[in-house]
Amino acid sequence: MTTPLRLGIAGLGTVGVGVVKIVEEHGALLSARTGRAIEVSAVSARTRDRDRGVDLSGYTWEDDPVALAKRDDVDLFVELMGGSDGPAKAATEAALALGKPVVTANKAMIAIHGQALAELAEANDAPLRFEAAVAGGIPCVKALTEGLAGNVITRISGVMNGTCNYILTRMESSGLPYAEVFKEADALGYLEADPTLDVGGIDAGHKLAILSAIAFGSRVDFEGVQLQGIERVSIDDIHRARDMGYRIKLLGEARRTEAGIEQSMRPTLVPADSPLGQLEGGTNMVVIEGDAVGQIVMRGAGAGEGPTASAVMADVADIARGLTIAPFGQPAATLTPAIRANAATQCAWYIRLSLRDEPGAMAKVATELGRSGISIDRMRQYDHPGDDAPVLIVTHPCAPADMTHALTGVTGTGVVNGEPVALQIQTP
Ligand SMILES: NC(=O)C1=CN([C@@H]2O[C@H](COP(=O)(O)OP(=O)(O)OC[C@H]3O[C@@H](n4cnc5c(N)ncnc54)[C@H](OP(=O)(O)O)[C@@H]3O)[C@@H](O)[C@H]2O)C=CC1
Ligand SMILES: N[C@@H](CCO)C(=O)O
Repeated sequence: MTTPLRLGIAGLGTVGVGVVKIVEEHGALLSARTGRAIEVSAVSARTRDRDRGVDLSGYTWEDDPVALAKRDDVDLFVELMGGSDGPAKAATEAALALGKPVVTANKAMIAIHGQALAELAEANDAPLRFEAAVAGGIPCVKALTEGLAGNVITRISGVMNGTCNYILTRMESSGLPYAEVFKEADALGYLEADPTLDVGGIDAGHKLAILSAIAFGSRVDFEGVQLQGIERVSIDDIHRARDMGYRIKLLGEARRTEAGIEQSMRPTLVPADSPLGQLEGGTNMVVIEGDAVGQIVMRGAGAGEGPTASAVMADVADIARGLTIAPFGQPAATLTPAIRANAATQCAWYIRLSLRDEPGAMAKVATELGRSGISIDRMRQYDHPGDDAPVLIVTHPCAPADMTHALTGVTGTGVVNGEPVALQIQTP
């Protein structure tokens, strides 16, 4: 008879409560699947007396998460507090230093301190797992580290922040501007405590950096992600993009190129009829491309109590089974420093500008694009009551640096009002 695996859970919010529920409700199932009983031994949060909708009276309470991680009756430390530093990191380090396995959903901590934590984990023979840190309930970390281990991964793309996808799809369906839909998302409780993590693309950038490290065998490089949030996406752009057959998504792309690794998280046009284009509301999608397997598409809930706890429990179950996999899929010492190859890939662009309606104005814009070697694929000018004509241009693929150069020239023609809006179109 094996001994039970005793969990110490720090953080009893949305995800922590979900984990407690699964352990309580699916004890027999988990034991049958892993060959070992899994039970909660001790818990920690900031406020002891809060009603969390689950009975915690059977578990030892610790005020201090570090003390919880060190307890003799805790075999596995489950970190569900959040925050890249502070108690989450301190308690994780304390557990790993004692050789205890750690499971966390903390994308910020793994994206920023992942390499150091992986080295600490491996030095102490302690598993460190973080399936829930990326795309909630979608098992994309396991897919990369296990199911696709025989592939050279060439590209990862996807929608990894449900809040942004909710805001963008809701803007389109309601016709409401960004500021209004942001308020709705806030009222619905979708936003992180610091909303810039969501709408600034930072949360999704953390997730992309984690997947990218596993996929390309490089050290996690969040600083190398080119980040642009959704705050400046206008309802006009959403409607105009739709007219041209696209939808705007906060899209993450990580590629292995000859020059190095390219990582970006930015509002991007995707074909409206593609799986990514059809992704509604708070759902996430992760697309992985490997040399042997081709393309894999995974879609599901990227957040919430059940989906995120489901991912946490997948890691707990692996540890109960005795499965050991290096945190990033290969020993931390073999992960290479990420060579950044940002803006290496050519792509087509959507440009929206407000043009003075006078002879030769369009020709001046086309000349500036041509001067930078950019060829126009499609162009449309909309009806307009006054002297300013709304114009949309879709270009053929070009280097991002050429587009930057062209936009400076276009702005300098004197026939464009304000700054042109330029968004990338996803490359097939
Ligand atoms: N919510 C989601 O859908 C997802 C969350 N995640 C990640 O999971 C983790 C947990 O998220 P979530 O459950 O939503 O967060 P919540 O804010 O709902 O809960 C956080 C919990 O941590 C406790 N806590 C916070 N600071 C401390 C501290 N200094 N000492 C002790 N306890 C502390 C809080 O205590 P108290 O309750 O007393 O305030 C609370 O119980 C985060 O890393 C998050 O990024 C990942 C994917 C999806
Ligand atoms: N804020 C995140 C939560 C899940 O990581 C999102 O909206 O996707």
